Amino acid sequence: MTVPAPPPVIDLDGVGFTYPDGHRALDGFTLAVGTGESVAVLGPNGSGKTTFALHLNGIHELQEGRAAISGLPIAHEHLPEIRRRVGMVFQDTDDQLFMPTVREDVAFGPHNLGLRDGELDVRVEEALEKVGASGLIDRAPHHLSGGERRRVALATVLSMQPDVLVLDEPTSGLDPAGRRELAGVLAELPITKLLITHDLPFALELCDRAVIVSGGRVVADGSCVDVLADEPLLHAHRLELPLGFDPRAGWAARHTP
Ligand SMILES: Nc1ncnc2c1ncn2[C@@H]1O[C@H](COP(=O)(O)OP(=O)(O)OP(=O)(O)O)[C@@H](O)[C@H]1O
Repeated sequence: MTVPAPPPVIDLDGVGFTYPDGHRALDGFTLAVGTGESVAVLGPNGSGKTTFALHLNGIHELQEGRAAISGLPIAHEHLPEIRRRVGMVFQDTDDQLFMPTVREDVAFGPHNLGLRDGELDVRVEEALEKVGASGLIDRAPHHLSGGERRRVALATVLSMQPDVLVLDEPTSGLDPAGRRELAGVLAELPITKLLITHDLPFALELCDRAVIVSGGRVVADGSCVDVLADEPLLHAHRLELPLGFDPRAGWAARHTP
């Protein structure tokens, strides 16, 4: 007897979405992401990437098509479980950090899930350790640097033990060292990742697969190297690699000064 394959972690099929002002932002958006994949979601401004991401934890209600997380339909009655499964790391860390201390911010989600005392402490400590921020546990989030805040925001999500991590422009505002540190932290996390970004070298560093979103749908899907090496494709979708950057060169070559 063969064991059936698990459902994709993310499974969207023919999703359409129109904002109340009549603006059509998604139109036949279809994407399936399997367990453990790291997928870069690329595309020009206004192509629908954030609108898509906001469907994944039910912030935008499904209007057309089908959407599920690990087989569970993204629907009103499942939202608490969907929000546990999908960890969203927003571009603006102010959306995520609002408690007086890092410890309380990271504990907020699991406390709402009912964890208490020693179990809660362990969950918080483990999440901070994963992002290399154990030393920040008693600090005030609003006193941290941009890179530190980004890592703590990631810990607030990891403390919920999600099935998938969705990162919207995680490198915005980070200096090269902060960007490098974040790449190191994310690369070590054995979890399905969706990375929405305009930072193509960062996408290449972290993702095996890349999709291009244009006009509210996925128009290209392939290995990250192949997508980024296709100059006409990038050009057609207003995507640019830094001058002299060769996606086909090995990691070591890209990192040699
Ligand atoms: N609240 C809203 N009301 C009306 N239209 C909106 C709203 N939010 C986004 N849009 C429109 O929907 C389209 C998709 O926007 P979205 O933010 O999803 O794009 P994006 O690919 O994430 O862009 P960017 O790369 O600039 O972040 C755009 O044309 C945008 O103007």
